Amino acid sequence: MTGILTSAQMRSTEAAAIACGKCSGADLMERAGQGAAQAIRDAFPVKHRHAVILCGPGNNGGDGFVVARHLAQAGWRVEVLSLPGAGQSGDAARMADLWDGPREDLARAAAEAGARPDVVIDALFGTGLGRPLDPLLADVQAAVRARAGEGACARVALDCPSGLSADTGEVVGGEDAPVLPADLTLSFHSPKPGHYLSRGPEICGALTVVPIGLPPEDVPPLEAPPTGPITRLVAPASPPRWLGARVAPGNGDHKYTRGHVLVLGGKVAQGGAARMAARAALRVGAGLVTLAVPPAALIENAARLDAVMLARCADAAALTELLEDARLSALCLGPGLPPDARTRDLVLAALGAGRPTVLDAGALSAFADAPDALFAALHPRVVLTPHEGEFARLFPDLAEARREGSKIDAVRVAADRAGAVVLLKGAATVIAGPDGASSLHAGVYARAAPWLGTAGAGDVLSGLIAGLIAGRGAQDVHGQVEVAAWLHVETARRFGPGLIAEDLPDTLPQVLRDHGL
Ligand SMILES: NC(=O)C1=CN([C@@H]2O[C@H](COP(=O)(O)OP(=O)(O)OC[C@H]3O[C@@H](n4cnc5c(N)ncnc54)[C@H](OP(=O)(O)O)[C@@H]3O)[C@@H](O)[C@H]2O)[C@@H](O)CC1
Ligand SMILES: [K+]
Repeated sequence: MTGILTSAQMRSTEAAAIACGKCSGADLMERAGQGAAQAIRDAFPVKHRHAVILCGPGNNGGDGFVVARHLAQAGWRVEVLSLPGAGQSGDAARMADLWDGPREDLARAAAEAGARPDVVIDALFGTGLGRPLDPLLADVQAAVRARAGEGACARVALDCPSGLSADTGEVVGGEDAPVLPADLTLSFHSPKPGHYLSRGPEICGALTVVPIGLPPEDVPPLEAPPTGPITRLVAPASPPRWLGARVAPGNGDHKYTRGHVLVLGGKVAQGGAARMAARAALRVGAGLVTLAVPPAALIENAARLDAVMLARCADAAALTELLEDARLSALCLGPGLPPDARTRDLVLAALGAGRPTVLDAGALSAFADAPDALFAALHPRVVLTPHEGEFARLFPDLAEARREGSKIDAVRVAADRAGAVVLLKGAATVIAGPDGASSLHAGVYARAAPWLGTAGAGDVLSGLIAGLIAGRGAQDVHGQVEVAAWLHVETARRFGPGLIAEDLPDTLPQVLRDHGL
């Protein structure tokens, strides 16, 4: 698993490597520019290409000058256009001095007609963008693109497209502020949150990580990093081993060691969501799954279930009685439950049992008026799986603050406040635990799964999580939630066009087999 570094974490990683004498800032810049030039040559493999490189005043601009030198050495025709009035300093100035090819003032050159480049490289601003892009810059970019011919040249961004916040994935200064979208973004050392969150994927185009010889991202560079914990990217290098350890039953396992999940079902004619969650829990590996429904819904569910068992549960007292069976090892409440007083009582009774529990949908919205009553009852083996609307109901202040901070920041604070694991759904799904750990599953770029935007997909995710935390998985709830998020997207991608939620549990065995289980 790799880490995703914020701008501040990237700076401290760089500073730590320089401080311990492993390399100099200029070494890092050289490796960044050289690696980017190679990645550009790999992406556009025809000989003697023509690149226009827009260089800004900071180290991102410095990288641009290194790219210029390496592309020129590889036989490319290269023009550097630098920002009006920008005089580089430090390492960037050294790299600018080493560039002995054509260099013009960006504003003047953009206004003049010239040969059409194949690639425009944005080295204006990276992780140091501190305020909205000057509107004049957007005009300059428009002029460069007019010269290049709309859509006829490829746009490559170094580290981060200028105007995009590398930390939040928002355009710095708001929706209407200027930003320079790219077709390919080359991120140095590690991905940054902004490449995955919010508008990041749309503005970055595609993402390639260019190593620059720094230590692995998941090893914090300082003993007590001043920049907070590093967010893990749920992108297993070896899915078979990772999945095998977390999903496959052991030789000595039987149905009870694999866990018994209790799913609370909805009223008559509202049982589909809970049935899908139950089926997902069983498919992903729970040894037994019982659906507990109001008495009036027994007949409907009996007619629809086989491997999933059925129990009667009129109210919270009945649930407490069911939970006297200590072999019920995990619970799932929410899919198909209305956000009402009965649901609130069921949730509080479930939480009182202290077992691994997933709360979703109605089980979350039932506490919209009294989130503190929910938080007071939660414990670290509870997983909340809100979508954005449910998150805003439970954490209205955090949803509001998202305008400044990132989705990761918001979910971290939410998990700390709730004292539980929180998974906030979306194309970029963020998971945070009460211990401060956070991870991001990015269903974007090559792992985009647009088919998941379908009724009931969230109910299936709840069931997957419940099934994965019911047995041995209870020892690492956060890790099992990561597996569930990954399998959810992987299964949607495996099924592809026409996916409906029922297909997810039934496609899961193929995904597990594909990965060697
Ligand atoms: N860290 C690492 O490990 C490595 C980092 N590397 C590279 O360094 C990049 C980060 O460099 P960086 O910190 O110099 O920031 P960068 O993005 O070039 O911009 C800063 C300059 O822009 C200015 N400025 C800011 N906003 C502005 C605005 N709206 N409009 C106008 N000006 C504005 C700001 O001026 P000031 O705010 O001080 O007025 C300052 O002069 C990183 O993305 C990567 O490419 C690699 O070389 C290798 C290893
Ligand atoms: K850039």
